[in-house]
Amino acid sequence: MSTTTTTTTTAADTATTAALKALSCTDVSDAMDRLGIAGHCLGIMPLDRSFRLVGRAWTLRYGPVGRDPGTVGDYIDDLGPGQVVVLDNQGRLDATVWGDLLTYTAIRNGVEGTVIDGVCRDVDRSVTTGYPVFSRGNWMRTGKDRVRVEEIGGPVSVGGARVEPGDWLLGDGDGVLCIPAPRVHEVITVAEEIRNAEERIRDAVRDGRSLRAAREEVGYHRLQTRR
Ligand SMILES: O=C([O-])CC(=O)C(=O)O
Ligand SMILES: [Mg+2]
Repeated sequence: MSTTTTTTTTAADTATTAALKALSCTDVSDAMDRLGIAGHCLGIMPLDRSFRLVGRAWTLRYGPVGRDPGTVGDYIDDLGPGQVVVLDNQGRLDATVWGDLLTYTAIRNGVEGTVIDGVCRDVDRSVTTGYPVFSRGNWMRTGKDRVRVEEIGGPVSVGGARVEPGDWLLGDGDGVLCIPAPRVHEVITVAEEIRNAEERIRDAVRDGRSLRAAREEVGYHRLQTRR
């Protein structure tokens, strides 16, 4: 099966990446709430709280093995900069679909990070590299002989969120979000407004104002409310 995917990064992608890197998942979560966009990946957390992730989804869905043998990770040599590996293993906790050999190859190729609805292994070696992996946790038992590739390049489900190829992933210590590609610019605009409003509150509190007054001034309680 060919897994080759174009990895061209446009100038627009570079600008979007820079804008997202300056935002937190909470800023973007509130913006998506205001805009009525689902994309919050429940239960998918960074292996290390310091991990930061921005990039566009490359998707793969796994299923349980049947008659044919399964594989884990044969696609990784074909991926590169700008891409985030998004693996839907349907929340399975008993069989890994990522480990340090994949991490090392992903780093060599300039891949941005990995998001798994499932678990990974070799976590001690993986974490020391700083390569951002977001998952339901880690365990030692491999998915080899236990999972098989069902589809590459289709829509997948990660923590209850739909992820389509090319969607934007943003991850930090609070978890990971999927921003649908057609809506990324409006999400960024609203998230920047929310970030700036919260910054004004922090400044006001630092200057000795009450939190109540500072919040009222910027309409804190409705920053995330649907308009
Ligand atoms: O079996 C797996 O999950 C993959 C693995 O260990 C690795 O890539 O190092
Ligand atoms: Mg391994």
